[in-house]
Amino acid sequence: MSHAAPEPRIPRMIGSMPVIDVSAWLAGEPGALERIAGELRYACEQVGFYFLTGHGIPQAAIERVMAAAKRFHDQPLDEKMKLKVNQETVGYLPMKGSTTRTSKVNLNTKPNLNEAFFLKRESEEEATRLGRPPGHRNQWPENLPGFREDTLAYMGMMEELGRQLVPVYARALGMPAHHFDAAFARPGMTLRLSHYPHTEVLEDNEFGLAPHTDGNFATFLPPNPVSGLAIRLKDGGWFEVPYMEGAFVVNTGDILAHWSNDVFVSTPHRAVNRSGEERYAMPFFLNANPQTVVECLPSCQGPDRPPKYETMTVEAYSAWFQRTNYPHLQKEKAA
Ligand SMILES: O=C(O)CCC(=O)C(=O)O
Ligand SMILES: [Fe+2]
Repeated sequence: MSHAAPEPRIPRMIGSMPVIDVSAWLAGEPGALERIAGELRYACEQVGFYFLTGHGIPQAAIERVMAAAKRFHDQPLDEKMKLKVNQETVGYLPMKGSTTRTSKVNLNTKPNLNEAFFLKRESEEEATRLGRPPGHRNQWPENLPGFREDTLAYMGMMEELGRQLVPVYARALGMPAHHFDAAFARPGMTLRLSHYPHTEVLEDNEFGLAPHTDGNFATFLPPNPVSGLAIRLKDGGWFEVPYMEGAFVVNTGDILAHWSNDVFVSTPHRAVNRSGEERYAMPFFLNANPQTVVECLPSCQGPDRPPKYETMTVEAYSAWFQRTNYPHLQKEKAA
């Protein structure tokens, strides 16, 4: 069988955002993989962002995690500080706790106006590796019943969805459908529960989250009724992402861009909250397993397109990315 890349297909568009319905692929319909891979190719080459529909994640599960984010951030600061972000960037990152210095499109000098709580894969193995009691890879709030169950259930569903979509990415890049499967058998994953207070007045070069690209493979943002996200299009203009009921906003991160030699673009984006309401966002960052070696795919290089990026592990890239953006990692390094 030939593994040529499918022809790019223009999907339905909402403004600058492609809409990709994956239900036929998830249901195993014949022909769905090639058709959807063609649409994904268009979306990832031209925009780097798309609306994902037909994903099968129940709205109720999303709402439970949204409620968990609100309940977490509604706690008093000293309660949240008990779970202060650690060397693995798991836990609570206070307001102005990060400055986005990896950005290629903006010289970000001011810390971000959001606070966030980070969770990663919970497993006995991870806890043992880190010398913690069973079930304590994450830092869990004490007084929020259901928080742990709801966030872990959601991460489990998102991990499964991510794994199901990886073959579509492989085909969209002209590789065999199962090319990435081993790297995602036990994927890296981070759930970020962010709170952006309403900010009427911003200083010059100040943001809720400054222009940046994501450092992982692909990011899944559940539908957010409170606007604030904007993406930087190829022509340099900023496009405010509208709300689409039931649709995730999905974007390419740097790891996928490196793998694909920038055939798939890791599009810069930023967030500000001028909605008049509190804003919460819950990106799920899917990544390949940390040990994966990311080397330019054969389908994305040629005599006129030599590999642009150094071959490196996911772990090495993530370590650089996080160290550059999070002062809590720089301080401990210096100590
Ligand atoms: O707040 C949003 O909608 C986007 C968040 C984001 O881009 C991120 O956390 O990397
Ligand atoms: Fe992002």
